Amino acid sequence: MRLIQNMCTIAEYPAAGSAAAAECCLGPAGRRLVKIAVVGASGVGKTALVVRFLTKRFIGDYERNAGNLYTRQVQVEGETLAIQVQDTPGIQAHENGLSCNEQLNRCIRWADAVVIVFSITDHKSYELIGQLHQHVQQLHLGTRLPVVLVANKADLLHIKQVDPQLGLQLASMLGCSFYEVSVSENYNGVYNAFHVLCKEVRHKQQPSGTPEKRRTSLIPRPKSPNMQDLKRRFKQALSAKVRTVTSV
Ligand SMILES: Nc1nc2c(ncn2[C@@H]2O[C@H](COP(=O)(O)OP(=O)(O)OP(=O)(O)O)[C@@H](O)[C@H]2O)c(=O)[nH]1
Repeated sequence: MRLIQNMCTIAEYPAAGSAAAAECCLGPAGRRLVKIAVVGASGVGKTALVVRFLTKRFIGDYERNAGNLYTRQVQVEGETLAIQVQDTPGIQAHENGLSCNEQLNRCIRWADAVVIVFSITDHKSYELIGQLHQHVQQLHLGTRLPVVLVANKADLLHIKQVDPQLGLQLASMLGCSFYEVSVSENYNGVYNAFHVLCKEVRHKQQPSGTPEKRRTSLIPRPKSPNMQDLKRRFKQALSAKVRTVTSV
């Protein structure tokens, strides 16, 4: 694993699906680029999750983040992908909806996939998932954006406010994958959550004319006989019959 780039601002990046974004679908060394945004309430462990994924390390304290972008390479199904991970500032819920500023919206639009995080020790962070998921989908109208729901801080069971089972139910209702993780104690869950997203994006990005598809479309179809052919065959059959009759 290698950190290639660190701390760019999301304003520099075009929205996914735009012409400019299509041009930058390739990362360093011409690798396929997968852009992932990590969103959720404040204090749920977004920065910890991103840093754990990038460095395999858990560092106890982080500065409140203002939206850093990191890049690393991963192997997915035999292909090396360049992944950009965008950490985002914490979201708060108000009576009349979520507090998503333009910076956050730009980041969500930019992303090919989103990790939505809540903490099992913070019921409020769980409560805003439904609205947040809806908001994410609205910013990607017309496409099915790959999303993974992550329930963090699984090591803090003694102060849990949300049963992880609820997270699983919510994820299946929203149609996304679910991972219960402890960023502080377990790297595998974190890795798997990002890995499954990369796979989904990779399958989505696969151009329609993939080698497999092209191969199937090249299989020669049986020719249906045209009228000329039918006439010729009919004549042949007729003359054979005539020959048989005359020889009797
Ligand atoms: N016990 C435990 N603590 C965690 C875990 N993940 C994160 N934390 C702690 O939770 C606190 C908040 O983590 P951050 O990564 O800063 O959370 P954030 O969501 O980025 O917060 P904002 O930047 O305010 O949006 C820190 O003190 C972390 O050390 C975990 O899995 N277990």
